[in-house]
Amino acid sequence: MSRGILFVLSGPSGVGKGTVCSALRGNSPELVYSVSATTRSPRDGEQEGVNYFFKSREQFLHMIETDALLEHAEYVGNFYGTPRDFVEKTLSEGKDIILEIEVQGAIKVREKFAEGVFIFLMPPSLNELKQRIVGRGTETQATIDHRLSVAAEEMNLLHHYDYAVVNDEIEHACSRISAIITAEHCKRERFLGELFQQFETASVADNVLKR
Ligand SMILES: Nc1nc2c(ncn2[C@@H]2O[C@H](COP(=O)(O)OP(=O)(O)O)[C@@H](O)[C@H]2O)c(=O)[nH]1
Ligand SMILES: Nc1ncnc2c1ncn2[C@@H]1O[C@H](COP(=O)(O)OP(=O)(O)O)[C@@H](O)[C@H]1O
Repeated sequence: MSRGILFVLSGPSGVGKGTVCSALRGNSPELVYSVSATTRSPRDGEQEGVNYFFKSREQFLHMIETDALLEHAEYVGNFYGTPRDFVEKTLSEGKDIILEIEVQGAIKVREKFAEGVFIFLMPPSLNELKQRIVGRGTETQATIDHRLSVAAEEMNLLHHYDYAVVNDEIEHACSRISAIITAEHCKRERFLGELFQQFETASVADNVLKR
């Protein structure tokens, strides 16, 4: 069985990663979602094991020490990290998985999974990004300012990614991401190698499949 594909959706806070991921669940039910661990306090309505695994600082540090995290990052005063075993297990079962994580963590994942597909979600404008963070109403003024200054730095890291998707309308962003998922599958179709061999164009196939 061939391994699943690792997708990483990243981008500045407030750009709509969570919203787009929720919408994608409807469009792409076969995609598995990684649930992160965090030391951040739960927001109203957030559930343990659904939105995050909520951890104390000590518990989180223990996860780092025991190598239980694929990557972790400190973001605006809290730790966030991706549980390693779940990602490995999902991929080895041939299923695709998507991580919704901030930019530093995504760059660390890229070092370990060069074959992963990295998607940067962009706001239509800086002003719209600000409106979305403020409009969500989950942050204090100081945290909003901090997140906006981090966002400006994060935008400079776009070159680490395979794709940039503008989140103007949620449905448009979702269909662009679905198109990326489909395209990445077409590149890796298992039967292609065999088919090319039948046509005795194996060297051409190698070039296509390596891209
Ligand atoms: N590196 C890393 N970042 C994460 C992880 N989980 C969530 N994040 C990111 O941490 C940032 C803050 O998340 P959160 O406090 O839930 O706020 P929100 O995503 O802006 O609503 C966001 O950019 C998330 O994508 C993770 O496992 N690793
Ligand atoms: N395309 C969009 N158009 C308008 N508002 C959006 C769009 N995408 C997300 N939002 C809103 O922006 C805010 C931040 O979205 P969220 O998914 O929490 O961002 P992130 O997970 O990147 O921090 C939310 O209030 C959400 O409803």
